[in-house]
Amino acid sequence: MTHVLNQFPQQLNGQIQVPGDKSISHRALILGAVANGRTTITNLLLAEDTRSTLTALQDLGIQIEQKGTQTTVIGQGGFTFRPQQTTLQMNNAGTATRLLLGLLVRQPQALTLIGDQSLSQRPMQRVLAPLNQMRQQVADNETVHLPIIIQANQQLEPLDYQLPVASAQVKSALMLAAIQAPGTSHITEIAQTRDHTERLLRQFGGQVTAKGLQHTLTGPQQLTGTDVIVPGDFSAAAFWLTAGLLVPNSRINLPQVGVNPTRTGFLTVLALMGATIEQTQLSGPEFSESFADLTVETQALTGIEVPATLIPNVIDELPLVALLGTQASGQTIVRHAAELRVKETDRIRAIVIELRKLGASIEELPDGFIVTGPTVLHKTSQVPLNSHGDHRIAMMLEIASLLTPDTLQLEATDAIAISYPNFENDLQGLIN
Ligand SMILES: O=C(O)C1=C[C@@H](OP(=O)(O)O)[C@@H](O)[C@H](O)C1
Ligand SMILES: C=C(OP(=O)(O)O)C(=O)O
Repeated sequence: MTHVLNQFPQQLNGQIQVPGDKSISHRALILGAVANGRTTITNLLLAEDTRSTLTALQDLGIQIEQKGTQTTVIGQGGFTFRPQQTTLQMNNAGTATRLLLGLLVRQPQALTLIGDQSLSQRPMQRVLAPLNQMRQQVADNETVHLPIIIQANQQLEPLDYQLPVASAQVKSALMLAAIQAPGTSHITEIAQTRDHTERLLRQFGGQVTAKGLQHTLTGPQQLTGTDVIVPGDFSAAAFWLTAGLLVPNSRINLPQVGVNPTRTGFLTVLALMGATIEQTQLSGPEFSESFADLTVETQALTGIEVPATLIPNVIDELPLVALLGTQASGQTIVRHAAELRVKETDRIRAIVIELRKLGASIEELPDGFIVTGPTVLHKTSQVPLNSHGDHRIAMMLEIASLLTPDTLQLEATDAIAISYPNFENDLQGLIN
């Protein structure tokens, strides 16, 4: 689908209830499936990526019911599935695929995971290699991408493993395997990544202890169904924080957004760039995560070098950091972010190619980019903008288009439905 982008608002005003957090939604469904009893999930993200998880679990024989904003997972009380399909279609969902590889490491029958063209190019060895240490060959030796045939297996050894990359998906996959293995596993990260799995595991009655970057889990564990309230997705809120900062005379309220500190590196980046975001913290025993109401107003920004230690906690927001850099004075530098090259697309390339079409001064680095601002964005080419099939690139470009009176075209906007199906309506609500 191609969108014509011709809105040049004088201001953005209003309130947006961003959709449920994608990372937490995948995890709540998966843990609910193997827990004992029912799990009720409020505000589950219903977008293409999380529907892939939901459908895969149904194909594995799990019953899931949807009523209004409540999703009920009827847990099977164990890790052995009775699949109705042995081929699971993961579409575009990287998180779901990596997590399921860990979850399905001990099934009595072989199962095949397949995905779309983008997912079929993403690295899976990072999960398969440590899983191979827990059992005999998870998949054929040659397998580094989807499709993956997970071979049948019932034996599992605990794991002692140091992750070579900062990846919450790999950490979580290994935790889902470790809770099935008799004995004690140690999983050590190289940097603190999002900790939603750890928090939710505890909420489901599981045990995981952390000492610095080392996580210890003793299996086998039994989980118990629970009620999960999914906060608004911080990564979705980040689009509106960016729009509110950059479009003149704006004020946007974002109620009930998840502000888990392992996710909000973007707030630190904004503070370093000179912006203040109002935050009203919400708390209560019903929340396993921190929630806050966020308010943003238009502000001037200064370029910064994003501290390397922040990168894992701002990884999905880096396309927005590039856009902010085009409007900030001075240089905005991102390094140590080579992981961006193995997301839904090579996000470094996509950011550079697409923002240059809007006149940005941006230089590609092997592991990031340097943007020099401020630049008045405008149409520099007859070649339409393109999302590269990546939801975060598509939405970043839609926000960029609000900054120019020129009429632009954006190709492959369907990708937005991967994480934020209501994005266009929410944007219209701020303009009208
Ligand atoms: O665990 C998760 O839910 C996610 C982890 C990150 O990926 P990596 O684990 O590959 O860094 C992130 O980019 C992705 O959007 C969601
Ligand atoms: C990288 C992302 O997701 P996934 O890895 O789950 O496809 C994302 O949502 O930005």
